Amino acid sequence: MSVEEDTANHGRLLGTVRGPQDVKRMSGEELDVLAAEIRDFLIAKVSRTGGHVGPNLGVVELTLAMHRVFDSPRDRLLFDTGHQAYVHKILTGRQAGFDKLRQRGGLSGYPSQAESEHDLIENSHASTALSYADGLAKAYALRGEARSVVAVVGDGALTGGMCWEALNNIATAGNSLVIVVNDNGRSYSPTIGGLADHLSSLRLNPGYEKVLDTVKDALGSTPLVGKPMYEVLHAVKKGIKDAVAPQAMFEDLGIKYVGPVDGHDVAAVESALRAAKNFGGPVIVHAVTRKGYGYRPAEEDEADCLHGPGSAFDVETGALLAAPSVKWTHVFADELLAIADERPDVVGITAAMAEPTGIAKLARKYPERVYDVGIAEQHAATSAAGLALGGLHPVVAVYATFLNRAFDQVLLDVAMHKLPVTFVLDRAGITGPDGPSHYGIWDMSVFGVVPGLRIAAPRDAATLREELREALATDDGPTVVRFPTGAVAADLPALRRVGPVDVLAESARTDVLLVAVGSFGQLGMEVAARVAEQGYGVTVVDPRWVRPVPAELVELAASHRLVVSVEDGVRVGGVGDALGQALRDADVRVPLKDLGVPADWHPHGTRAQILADLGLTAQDVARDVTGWISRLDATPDRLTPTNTPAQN
Ligand SMILES: Cc1ncc(C[n+]2csc(CCOP(=O)(O)OP(=O)(O)O)c2C)c(N)n1
Ligand SMILES: CC(=O)[C@@H](O)[C@H](O)COP(=O)(O)O
Ligand SMILES: [Mg+2]
Repeated sequence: MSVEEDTANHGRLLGTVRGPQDVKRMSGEELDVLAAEIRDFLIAKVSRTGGHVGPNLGVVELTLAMHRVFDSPRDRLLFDTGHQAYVHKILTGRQAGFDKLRQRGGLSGYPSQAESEHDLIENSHASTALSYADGLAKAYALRGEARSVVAVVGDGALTGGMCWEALNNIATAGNSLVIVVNDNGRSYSPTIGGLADHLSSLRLNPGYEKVLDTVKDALGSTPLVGKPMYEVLHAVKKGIKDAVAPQAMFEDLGIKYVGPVDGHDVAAVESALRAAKNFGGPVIVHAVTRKGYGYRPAEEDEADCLHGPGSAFDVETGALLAAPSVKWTHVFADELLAIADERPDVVGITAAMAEPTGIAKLARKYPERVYDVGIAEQHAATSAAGLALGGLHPVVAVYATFLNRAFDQVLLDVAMHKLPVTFVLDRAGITGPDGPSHYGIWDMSVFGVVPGLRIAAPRDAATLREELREALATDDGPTVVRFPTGAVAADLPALRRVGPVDVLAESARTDVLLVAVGSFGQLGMEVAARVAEQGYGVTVVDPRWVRPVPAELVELAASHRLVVSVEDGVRVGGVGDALGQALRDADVRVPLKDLGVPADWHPHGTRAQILADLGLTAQDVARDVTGWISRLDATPDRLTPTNTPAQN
């Protein structure tokens, strides 16, 4: 079936859309038909691949209106977080790519400059679009380029601090800039905080616009006496705003507010966008939408409106087709609740992701002991410091990649004060479908340098439970417990424990010490078996607590001919790097080879595919280890340095 035939199957009009110009000339009726066809297309395609179906069903009309009012790519359309850019991709010639959405070599789940000149922001971290927009608008103003800048930001993303830093600057700069607040009242779950309340007060005050229309109608029958009448009307409008509709907050900031407008009414959104486009300064267009709009399983999904099913799902019910497995997240959630039952000082913090991180389980039993701070990881870290200063032991549960933005808070607000805060990093390492800005590969390097902070990398459910308890028993500084996405690894018992280090396998020969970090424990066992077939003996160890590097690793290394480390994190500054430094410091002159993820922007795909591409499979590592140890046999007197040249 050709792309055209396939697309046309989802609707005659959609098959005619090759670019934004094709929707500019459509009538209102055609747009309504096209919107329905786009919804049909999204549900059909994303139900096969998985992806952010809920958010994108909520922005169909919004995106149509944006592409009709503005001229992308001359005008720049920015999407905060970018998970809601599928409709934008459909309208900019990429319908054919949806069969391989979020798959290796296929369409990214986020904007991608490599895919299209219409795309700009590739980072999937929330709350950045307004800062990009501020900078872009300043650049166009300075270069004298008459180009519109439009940023779509969700109500969830708007709870991120960067948005308010940007709004402060946008107001001052006064450049022409359109901020479309896509207000569906939810992040995953209902959006929290004062801002959310403010937005809902605006949503619930459409009366403001109706009162204004009434006044306009009334005055309209009176012959206008020029400017004074306009002044009267404007004063009435101002009075109404201050009295009836509290959006004065934005206007007091110096940013014009337009709305609330029905985000599913293309004509209404177009009208608001045209007004904003021609205003000549920064304007907020407050669009009220519904996440999952037009698709009952999403609209009725109380958890997260089918925010982002990770794989194929049943179109009728929205239920994932893949059999559920016991995930690392579930093990964490259960053990945290068990600990919380025993320890009233343990509290939880989530950054708008209670369900995906497992904190929701604690919240259901102890709602008063869980804080959802919104998409605000920096605040989460320092608020946790406050909780710890108040005598509690907070558990901050976030995806590994999102803690990157709170480095300073972890370093100085938590660690410098030696506070008992535990950061639980889910989705650590290579995740897969969400691509490079979601890869949790930086934490063991970035947070490994924090004085007094200890990082645990459990290898299975048993060690996750154990190391979480050890973390919560640590009261003289911060701790981190990090584990990957997906199904939890099968329990891998230790033969013995040397300090914090678990010995998983050993042999009469001590040719190789293989340091298998975290979930790579099973990989280590498979490598040992393969290398043993070549006649070499491998001791496989799991450090459990990986930063700072346990001294016992250095002692173990001294009795082997070669040390190899393998980790699901960047090599530079990682566990292997740190171990090399420890060996040098102890003058233990045993060659070290450290394997890990090159510090780079790795493409999206499945976790297994990306790890294989990086040579992080049992077969590849076994081949490498055999090569190294046999080369040592050939040149016994040549001591190679304790680390390979950094390859990044
Ligand atoms: C810094 C950061 N933290 C957490 C996330 C995970 N995340 C992805 S989308 C989302 C919810 C976004 O809500 P909103 O901005 O309202 O967009 P909507 O999905 O409602 O369209 C979250 C928390 C993220 N992408 N970035
Ligand atoms: C956009 C975003 O940050 C999240 O929605 C992410 O896509 C979820 O990833 P998981 O599927 O691993 O929960
Ligand atoms: Mg939202």
